[in-house]
Amino acid sequence: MAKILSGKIVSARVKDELKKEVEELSQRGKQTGLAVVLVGDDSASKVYVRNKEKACEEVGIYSEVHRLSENTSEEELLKLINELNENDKIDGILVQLPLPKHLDDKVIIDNIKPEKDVDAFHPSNVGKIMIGDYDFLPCTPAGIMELIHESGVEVDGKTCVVIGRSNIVGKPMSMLLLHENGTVTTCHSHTKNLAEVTKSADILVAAVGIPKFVKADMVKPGAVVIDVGMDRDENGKLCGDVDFNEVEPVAGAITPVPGGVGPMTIAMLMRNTVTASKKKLEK
Ligand SMILES: Nc1nc(=O)c2c([nH]1)NC[C@@H]1CN(c3ccc(C(=O)N[C@@H](CCC(=O)O)C(=O)O)cc3)C=[N+]21
Repeated sequence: MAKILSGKIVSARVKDELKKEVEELSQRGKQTGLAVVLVGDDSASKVYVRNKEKACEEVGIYSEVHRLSENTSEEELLKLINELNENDKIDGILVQLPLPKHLDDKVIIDNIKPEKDVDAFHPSNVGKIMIGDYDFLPCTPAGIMELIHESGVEVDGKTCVVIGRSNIVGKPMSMLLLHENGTVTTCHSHTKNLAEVTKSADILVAAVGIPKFVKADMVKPGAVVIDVGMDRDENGKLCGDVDFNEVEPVAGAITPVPGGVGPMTIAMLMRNTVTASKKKLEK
C-alpha cells in the first residue's frame, strides 16, 4: 500500500505558518494583499479562483478578485495590470490562465511587475529560477517539492521523470528536481518508449492533462508518484493524469486528486504573496 501524500494536510500546515507571518507583518504595519484577475467565465478557473480567495481569508491576506468579461481588450487588461502594479495595497498579482484566445498570455505576463509576479511566470523570474537565484518559485512545482519531501524520499541522486514540458509545470518542475540533485528526464509527446522511461523513475511527476494516462505498467514498484492532472473521467468526474486505482498498489507514495497537488499550488501562492510583502517592507 502506498503512502498517500495529502496536499490537504500539508497545505493546512503551510497556511498555519503563513498566518503567523502575516500577523507579524501586520504588527509591523505591513498589510499583505493579493489581486487575482479572472477574464471570462471558464468554470474550472472560477473554482480555482474561489479556492484562492478562501485561502487568503484563512491566512489573513487581503484579496481582491477582478472579474472581467470574456471580450475584455488587451488595452483594458493592461490598464488594470498597470494600476495593480502601482497599488501599494497589492503585493501580488495573479492573472488566471488560460486567457481568452484573443489575448496573448506573453504580453500580459510581461507587463506584471516582477516583484509582484507571485506565479513566477515573468521572464525575469523564470530566468532567476534557471540560475537558482530566485525570489519566487512557481506555485505548482514548489508545492510538489513539498509533497516529495513529505514522502521522506530524498531527491539527491534519484532518477526523476517528468511527463510534460509546459512553461507552467513541466519545465520548472524539472529544474527544481535538478536543483536538488535529481537525475532528471523530461518526457513529452515525441518521447520514444515512454513507458520504459517512466518505469525507470524513482520519482515520477505526471503533468500531461490526459485523464488516467499513467498506468501500473509505467510505474517502478515503490516509486513516488505525483499527479498534477485536473481532468475529467468518462463520467465527468474530477480525476488526475494517473490511474490512481491501478497505480496506488504499485507506488511507494502517491498524491490523490483532488486533495493532492491542487491545494499545495494554492498554499505556495500564499507563500509567494507573503514573500512579496516581506520584500516590500525590507525595501
Ligand atoms: N496564473 C495562474 N496561476 C495558477 O496557479 C493557475 C492558473 N493560472 N490557471 C490554472 C492552474 C490550475 N490551478 C489550480 C489551483 C487549485 C486547484 C485546486 O484547488 N484543486 C482542488 C480541487 C478543485 C476542484 O474541485 O475542481 C484539489 O485538487 O483538491 C487546482 C488547480 C492553478 N493554476
